[in-house]
Amino acid sequence: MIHLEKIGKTYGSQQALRDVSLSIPPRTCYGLLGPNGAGKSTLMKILAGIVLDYSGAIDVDGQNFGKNLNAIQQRIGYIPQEISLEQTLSARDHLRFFGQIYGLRGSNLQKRVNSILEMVGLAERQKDALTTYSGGMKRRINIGAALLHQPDILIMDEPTVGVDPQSRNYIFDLIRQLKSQGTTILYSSHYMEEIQLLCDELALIDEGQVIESGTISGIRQRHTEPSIYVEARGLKKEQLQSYGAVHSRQSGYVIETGDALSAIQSLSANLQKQGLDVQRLEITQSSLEDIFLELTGSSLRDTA
Ligand SMILES: Nc1ncnc2c1ncn2[C@@H]1O[C@H](COP(=O)(O)OP(=O)(O)OP(=O)(O)O)[C@@H](O)[C@H]1O
Repeated sequence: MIHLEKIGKTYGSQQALRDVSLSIPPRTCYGLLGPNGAGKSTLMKILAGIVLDYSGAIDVDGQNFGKNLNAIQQRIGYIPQEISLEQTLSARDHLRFFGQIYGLRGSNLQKRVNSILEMVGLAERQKDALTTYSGGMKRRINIGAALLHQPDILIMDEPTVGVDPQSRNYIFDLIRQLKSQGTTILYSSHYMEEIQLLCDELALIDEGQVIESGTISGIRQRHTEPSIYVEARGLKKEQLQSYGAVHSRQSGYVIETGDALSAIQSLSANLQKQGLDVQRLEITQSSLEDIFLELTGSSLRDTA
């Protein structure tokens, strides 16, 4: 278990993190979801042992992070947002070079390099120079380099930025595989869909603060009442107002209602009686994006 207690960090007068407290359970994928500039990278750099001047306390499996930094760092693999590769080398030589930095030698080094090349799906291209690789392939090698020393904690800072769909799927499969092998993964993104797909728990971060945390279903339960979405040809807003507050959305309406189940039953019967052609009628819940907007007043992504 990783515990962060009131972590704060300033860059000059810029407060990048304030009072961030989180508990990251072992063998889970934990998401940090927030817009650009929220403080996700800073938090990850602190946990990777790169940013050292912060306030607050961290412990990893009961060990004080600051006092046991060298030992804990050996358990951590960190994949920065920026891809950093020695481009003139082949993928194999690049991994060998990084393996040596991690202290791997001889047959152990060969074995780890082979296994990583298989894991990231680039064994066939291992002899090609990295300059010939696509952005997604470079990202996969970058991830592989962080796995050479078999870390049980993996920190991934927006690993799918600039990545093609095929490589993105490789990365997602790799994350699932590592998690099933017991790795704890900290994953940052400003894409709600990725966090929903991969993460067991998450923290919503905005302006350096954790504004919510927990499981996706727990967060949804705390912040939204189920509502009804209905789409029917010729249906007017006024016909729905007896069920609750009605808002237009896409080609239909969302009805906020206290008891969605009984309301949907009664609405279904009513629409049928009126002979309306119903295209969609379902119970819905707010997305993480809606909740983020509700809590912060701003959106997760630039709307440009
Ligand atoms: N080295 C630095 N010097 C000064 N300010 C910094 C530095 N690094 C980050 N910041 C500032 O700290 C705040 C948090 O930045 P951070 O990179 O941690 O956010 P982020 O959520 O990871 O965003 P992004 O997705 O854009 O990387 C921002 O206001 C950023 O401008």
